[in-house]
Amino acid sequence: QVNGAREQVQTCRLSLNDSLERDVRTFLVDEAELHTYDDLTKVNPLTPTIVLKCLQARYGARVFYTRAGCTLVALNPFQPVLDLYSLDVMHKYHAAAQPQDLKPHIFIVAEEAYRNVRGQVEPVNQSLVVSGESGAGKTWTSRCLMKYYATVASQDTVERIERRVLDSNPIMEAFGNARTVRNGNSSRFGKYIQLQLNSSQLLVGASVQTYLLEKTRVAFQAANERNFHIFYQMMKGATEKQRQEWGMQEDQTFAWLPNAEKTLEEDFFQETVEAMASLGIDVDKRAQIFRLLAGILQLGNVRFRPPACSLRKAAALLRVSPDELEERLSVQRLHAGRQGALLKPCSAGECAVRRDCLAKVIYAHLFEWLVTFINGSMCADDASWCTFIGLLDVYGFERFPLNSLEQLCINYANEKLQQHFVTLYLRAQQEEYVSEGMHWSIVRYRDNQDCLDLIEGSPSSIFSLLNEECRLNRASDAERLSKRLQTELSRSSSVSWDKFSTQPHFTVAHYAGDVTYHVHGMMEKNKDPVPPELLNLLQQSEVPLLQSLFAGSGTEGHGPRGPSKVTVVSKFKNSLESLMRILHSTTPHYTRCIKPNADCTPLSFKGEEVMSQLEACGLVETIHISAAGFSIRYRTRACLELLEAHRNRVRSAKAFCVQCCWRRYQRRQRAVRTQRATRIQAAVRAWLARREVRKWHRAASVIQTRWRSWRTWMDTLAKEELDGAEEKCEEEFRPMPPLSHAPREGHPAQPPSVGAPVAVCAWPLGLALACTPHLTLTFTATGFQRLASATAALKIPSRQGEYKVETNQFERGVASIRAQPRGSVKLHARRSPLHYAHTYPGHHHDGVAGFNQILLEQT
Ligand SMILES: Nc1ncnc2c1ncn2[C@@H]1O[C@H](COP(=O)(O)OP(=O)(O)OP(=O)(O)O)[C@@H](O)[C@H]1O
Repeated sequence: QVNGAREQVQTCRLSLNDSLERDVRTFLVDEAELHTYDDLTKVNPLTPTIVLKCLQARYGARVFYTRAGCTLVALNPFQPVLDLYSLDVMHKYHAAAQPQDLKPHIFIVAEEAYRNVRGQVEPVNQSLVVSGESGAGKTWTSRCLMKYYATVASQDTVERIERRVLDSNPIMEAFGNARTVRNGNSSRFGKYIQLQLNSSQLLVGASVQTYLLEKTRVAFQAANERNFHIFYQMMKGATEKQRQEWGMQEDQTFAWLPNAEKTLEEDFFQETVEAMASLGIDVDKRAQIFRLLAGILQLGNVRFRPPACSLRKAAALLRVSPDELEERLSVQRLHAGRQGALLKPCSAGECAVRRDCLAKVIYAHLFEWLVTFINGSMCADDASWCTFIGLLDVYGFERFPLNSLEQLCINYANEKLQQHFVTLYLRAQQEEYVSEGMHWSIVRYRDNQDCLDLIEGSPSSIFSLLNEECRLNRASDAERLSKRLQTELSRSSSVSWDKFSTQPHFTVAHYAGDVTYHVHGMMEKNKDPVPPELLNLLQQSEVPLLQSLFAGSGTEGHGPRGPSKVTVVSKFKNSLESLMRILHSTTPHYTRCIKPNADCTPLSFKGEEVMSQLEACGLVETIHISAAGFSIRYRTRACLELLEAHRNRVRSAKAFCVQCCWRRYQRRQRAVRTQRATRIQAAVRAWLARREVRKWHRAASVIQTRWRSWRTWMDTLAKEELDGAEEKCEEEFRPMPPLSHAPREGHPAQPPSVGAPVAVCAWPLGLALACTPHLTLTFTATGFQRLASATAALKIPSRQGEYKVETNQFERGVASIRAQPRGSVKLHARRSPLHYAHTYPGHHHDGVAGFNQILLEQT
């Protein structure tokens, strides 16, 4: 029994252990499933090793994006990945109701920023900060982001601004990127691109701000590195005609074009030329640009004592006098007060420095001109855009065997960005947790404030001491500067010196690792002096572009009395500070690009190298802080989403209400306007009608008056004519025999028996009929009045020309009345109306009223 009980207890214990192990396993991540973790805040335990393993597992499974709290981690595949950035994928992320629910991708960051601009009550500008070391994939990522916005925020305009924005990339990369030992297409300048959106969220323009081009590369390339891509593009892509123009034979070698034998995919001249054309740089300008670049290459081949033919070629390309060029490169002009200028011949070394300086200043000015041109071509006017999304792509953290001022500036820029991230996220988040009353033990993270103080602080810092030394009017001395740095900065924990090194140097403990800088040449680079006589020579060039690049240069910055007081680091510090101000005023979105191996080999993951990058950027701390705030953020997010939904409902209801009111108001306004218009129309019409009626009234009364006076006058005339007519009639008119038969139609009328034809003056038709029984009467009625009288008397309508009218004279024997031209009227009678002959005109109402008052005259 005891044994049985023991066995039972044992079995019980085993099953308990099993379930505990299962629970622990469930709690901890299953390493076989590590690649499925989309968000690093969910891995457990949250250690650097597990984070690294997770990233490695995902990289092995060809998954290159992973969420890490507020940051997106992008692993560089170093090879194109099919369908990772296609248009379909872009549309999928853009159309998703909740893009966060989709697989992590750079397009989620892009979409979030895009929705943030739109979703805010007050639009807030957004910034996409892409960081990582050189070759980690920042430029690639920025290009993807620009393509994304050019696709989803595009508008169908003829101008196609997106095309211009995208075309600015190949130009900037050709002139500003170069192959370094760490990256085949390394950006040698920083850039911040603002994509300008209008109120409908459409891309209407863009502007680009550049930071510190590494112009020393024009005249100096470290071992295994190359000059800027554009020179190689010209070398490899020029036509025979262009080669002749540029004095560049196919097999020619240039001192400033090392490692030209290997062709990179960036060496695509035609693409750069097409992009330049698309941005509006015309053939002539392009020819001038390439001419200057060819001139720079020839300058690189110039050797002194005796001067090589390259000098003549360079002078011909830059269109300056070869003798002048030689003289200015080999003789220094010193200003010696009242004595004027002193001429000092230079050593071969000094000549080479002056030559390099000339090439660098031409290239730097040309680059600035290009950036200004690109901005002019794609920047929208202020009124047409209201928000922007900024893309920051600065050169990544750099550590070479020999580091100088350029690396100090580049790493300083990276420190600034890291600080922006630290203050804005790590510090701010923790402060928020504490203020929210969360039980929170502060996560220690690497604050780089001390390093920044060392570089840029005041009163003493590397920059301030460097500037001080440059401003003192004495020869540059690296040893002295190095000693000053040691004395004045030794209390900083971020700087150290190697006691055994013979070179003047200092080592800075950057957030991403220690970097040793060599002091030699730093002061010269910081002063960046350009001899005024060289500037003067360039101003005399016959290449219009070159002349315009240096118009007014001698007065500003490079005075005849010595180098400019505005040093390179001061300018760089100022421009970075203004960038930081912009970043602080926007909502940031961070993307950390990780370089899986230093050799840029596709799909190779080197744990140690990745780990050092994770540590440097404080990714594990970020995940830790984000994971702790996850529940809060999750709840907060849900609660926001709720509020947002509520806000949307309320806004829709209010919008509906406003729309109703507005429509009602518009309807009323329309009705009032219609009513007023109708009234005005009615009044006008009434007025017009009254005026017309009045006119008619006046015309009618004139007609009446005239008619009456005419009638009266006619009566008077008739009376006068009738006076004595009765007696005359009695004497002269005898009764006529009746007509035997009436003339038939178509037969000529019979001549009247008595006195026919009868000419009738005026209107005595009745009497004419009476006295011409057998009849053709010719009625002479001249003038309108008489003709009208006749026709009125006969009750026929007056017409012009000839007409034949049946009249009510029919029963009197008048077969027809024919009016002849020239006022005569012919009457055909069927029978003689003889009974009229015995009758004096009297008051008959037989249809020809008034005839009885007519005087008949027989001729
Ligand atoms: N997502 C990606 N897919 C395919 N290849 C990539 C990707 N990201 C980067 N690459 C490759 O890695 C190379 C280096 O990337 P990129 O030039 O963007 O680095 P970077 O961080 O901008 O470097 P730098 O700071 O030196 O300018 C690119 O030329 C490209 O070949």
